[in-house]
Amino acid sequence: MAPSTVICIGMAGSGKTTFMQRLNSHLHSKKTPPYVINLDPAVLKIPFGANIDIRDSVKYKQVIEQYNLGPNGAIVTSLNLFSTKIDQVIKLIEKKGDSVNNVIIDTPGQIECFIWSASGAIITEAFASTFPTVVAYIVDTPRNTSPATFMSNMLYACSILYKTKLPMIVVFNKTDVTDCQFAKDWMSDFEVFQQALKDHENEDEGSGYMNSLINSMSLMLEEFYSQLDVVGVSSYTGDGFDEFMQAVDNKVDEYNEFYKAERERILAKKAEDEQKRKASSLNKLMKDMKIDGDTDVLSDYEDEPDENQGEVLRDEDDVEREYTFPEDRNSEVNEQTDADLQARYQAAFESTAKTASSKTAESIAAYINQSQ
Ligand SMILES: Nc1nc2c(ncn2[C@@H]2O[C@H](COP(=O)(O)OP(=O)(O)OP(=O)(O)O)[C@@H](O)[C@H]2O)c(=O)[nH]1
Repeated sequence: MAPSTVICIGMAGSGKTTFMQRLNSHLHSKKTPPYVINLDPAVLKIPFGANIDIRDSVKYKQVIEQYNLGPNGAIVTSLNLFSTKIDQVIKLIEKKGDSVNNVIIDTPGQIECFIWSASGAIITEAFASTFPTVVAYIVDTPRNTSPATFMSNMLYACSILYKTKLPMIVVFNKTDVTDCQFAKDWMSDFEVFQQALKDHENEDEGSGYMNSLINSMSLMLEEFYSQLDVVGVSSYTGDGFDEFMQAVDNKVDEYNEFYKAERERILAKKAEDEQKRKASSLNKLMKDMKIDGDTDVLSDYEDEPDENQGEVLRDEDDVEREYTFPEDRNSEVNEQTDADLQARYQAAFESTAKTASSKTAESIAAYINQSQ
């Protein structure tokens, strides 16, 4: 059975790393140790043993110096460098077979560096197309007790769901400090949230316009909430982690039932678009090279198969080599004047160039056609 993958995403300071540490020890205590991956290149220390750590292959400080980058640019560049190795990472996990049930991944606190970067998408896609993958969106509960802050955070979560197209669990962390029941109520009952908005009106100093905007958005979010599993945990005390793993199981079922088919549809569509794009650029290429559209280059190619399959032919051992020595050549041409020689050379060059270019065009087109 393929291991489920949990990608932990959350704002800086929401407690992702501490959550990962607790989840790791929770799974160890259940005798199902996870495969742990750290994708935060800028973290100084991680309080858990990582099986794969981006910092082993990419040195964040060197990236800053070498490419003359700021902190966020260096995170994106480090992820870019790491993403070139993602196939190896996936193979390593696949090799583990049934000995691993869960893969857990920590990501940089600068969410946009991961979610809105090409490499973040490549890494996420690599996992999601190989294993059932779930996003755990970590929220700092005590810092989200105001309705406006809460709503901003949920809109962010919504955009992540939209971008990753993966099942999501919203994890209200730090419940040892603030119980997350208020958030669950806001998410399950629109009127309770409206009431909270009114109560906080003065506190948030919201304008009439802002409140009416928040009102409309909260209606939209109702639909978003219906897609989510919501869990409260304390990474300090370990509260709520059984419930979290239960939510992961639910989401894995959901992934297998709906998201997998949707992903496969998207991938098939991408492959089809790519095929069309290649065909149209091939047409363009052929037009540019002035090859007749009706020329069936591929069948020309097939008619004359390369029996040697691209292998470089070597002379048989007993074949005698024939050389044309400079003296012989000189004897053939020494009656020619320099000007005459130049003219013949020019003519020969032009005729070869002509045949070469149309032949080359055909073989390039045939090659592209074949590789499609
Ligand atoms: N009380 C309490 N504090 C927590 C909990 N989880 C994390 N913290 C604290 O929250 C702060 C941030 O935690 P981190 O785990 O470093 O957060 P992070 O999201 O990984 O931070 P970045 O790496 O900067 O993105 C630390 O001071 C933690 O000790 C929790 O469950 N309860």
